Amino acid sequence: MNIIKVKNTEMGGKEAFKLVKEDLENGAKVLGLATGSSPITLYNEMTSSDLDFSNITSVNLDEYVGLDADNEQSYHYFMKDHLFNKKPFKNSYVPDGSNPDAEAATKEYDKIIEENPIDLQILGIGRNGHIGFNEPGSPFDGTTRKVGLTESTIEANTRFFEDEKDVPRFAYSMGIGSIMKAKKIILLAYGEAKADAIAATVDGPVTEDCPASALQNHPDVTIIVDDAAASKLK
Ligand SMILES: N[C@@H]1[C@@H](O)[C@H](O)[C@@H](COP(=O)(O)O)O[C@@H]1O
Repeated sequence: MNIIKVKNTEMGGKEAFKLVKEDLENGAKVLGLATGSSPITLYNEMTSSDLDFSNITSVNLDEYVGLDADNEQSYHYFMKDHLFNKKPFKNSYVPDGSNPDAEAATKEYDKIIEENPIDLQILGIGRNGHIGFNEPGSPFDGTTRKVGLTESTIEANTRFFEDEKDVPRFAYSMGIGSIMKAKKIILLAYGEAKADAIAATVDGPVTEDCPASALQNHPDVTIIVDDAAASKLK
């Protein structure tokens, strides 16, 4: 794992952008994208750049079950707001949270991932080490599935909703197996709340207790962290 320490989220966005740009110059055609606050400075760099994404496909990690694309709390909306409205992609895929048929929604998404193999996957990380919405205990060979969110994730996401009871309890998430198939992975983590998760990801045992520890088995992972998130690394 390649670890890049940065002073702040702005510098993290710039470092990540350099890697994204380099990968696109080397012919990458499919970007795996993530939501949450961590990738925002990267998306700002992308939108203010002169890069053209109209030939690039994006595949997002996850979406809340029960929220349709127009819902302001949906990940569809987040991606449009932070990236796609300003930089349109050729195709942008996000799991269909408005489809109550989990079997159909997840199968459809696996087909999309299969048809659009991910060149570069951007990841954030949850406080408990989750990636996408793959909470602790998620199988390392998992594909897209409906997942229940843990209390700590619900609590962390409450800040985006008016009331904790409005936070969806389920999501459709790309599985760890699909994430691991990406050719390259960049994980972004900032702040003290991520320090334990980053230490477990990098220095801990490879275990389903920390979903991101699976990344130790991936050949091309870059982790971009600020001092606080890196504070518990060995
Ligand atoms: N499903 C998302 C994850 O993909 C994201 O990595 C995590 C951390 O978000 P943040 O970057 O805001 O800390 O939040 C959610 O759980």
